Amino acid sequence: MSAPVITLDGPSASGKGTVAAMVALRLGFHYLDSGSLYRLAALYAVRHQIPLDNEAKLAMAAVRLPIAFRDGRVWLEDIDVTDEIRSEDIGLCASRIGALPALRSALLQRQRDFRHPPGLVTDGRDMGSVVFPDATLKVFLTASADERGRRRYKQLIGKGASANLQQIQQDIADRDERDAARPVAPLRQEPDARLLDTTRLTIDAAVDQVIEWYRAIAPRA
Ligand SMILES: Nc1ncnc2c1ncn2[C@@H]1O[C@H](COP(=O)(O)OP(=O)(O)O)[C@@H](O)[C@H]1O
Ligand SMILES: Nc1ccn([C@H]2C[C@H](O)[C@@H](COP(=O)(O)OP(=O)(O)O)O2)c(=O)n1
Repeated sequence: MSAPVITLDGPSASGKGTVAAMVALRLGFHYLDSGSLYRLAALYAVRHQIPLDNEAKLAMAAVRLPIAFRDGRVWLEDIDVTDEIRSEDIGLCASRIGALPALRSALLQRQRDFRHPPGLVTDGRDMGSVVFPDATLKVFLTASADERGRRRYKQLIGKGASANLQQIQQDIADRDERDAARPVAPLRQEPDARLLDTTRLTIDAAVDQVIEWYRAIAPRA
């Protein structure tokens, strides 16, 4: 039997990555931040001047993207790009190339390869709908657009980056709109995903809720 999978999909800055990583830690599961793969592919394209609409070339590059995840850091072509891939610019580029079906297909197996015992927690846009349709628990994690803008603003300021709240809210809105409007693997709550609105929830409360749902399905976890 395949290892269990918990998927957290949802819009930008809803807390998916934070909650997913903490759930993985509490359960002793592996963790995959699928957005980082799209961000890495986007950064690779920028660095190698591959136009963001050259689907065939981007897909070819994505199949053998020279990346590594080590000690909580992310590497592209042996360069530590952990902070670089988090910029709003790269997020926007990731969203643009994420609309290309061939690029998505190229990343599909790479994502599935993260499924190992004792289990996997993963976050993104289509983890429950496309990548792991047989996931044990599927969550759609969201928060109000204002709250998400404030969270991303605080996160960037906390890292020492310069940020403008209004600009960030606009970028997030644009990105969500593009991610939701694309014909392939759009961002949306699927009927089999449970809704978790964290607008007024602490991070710990959100983590507790996911674990409670999971334990109700897998009591021995
Ligand atoms: N429930 C919450 N309450 C307050 N802040 C949160 C909550 N969940 C996440 N955050 C914060 O919001 C920011 C964005 O979270 P992140 O996990 O990066 O979101 P996503 O992966 O959905 O883009 C982080 O700084 C995180 O600490
Ligand atoms: N499973 C995924 C994950 C990310 N993407 C695309 C669409 C997103 O706007 C970008 C960046 O994703 P990421 O999860 O890192 O972004 P946020 O942290 O939620 O702001 O990549 C995707 O299309 N499918």
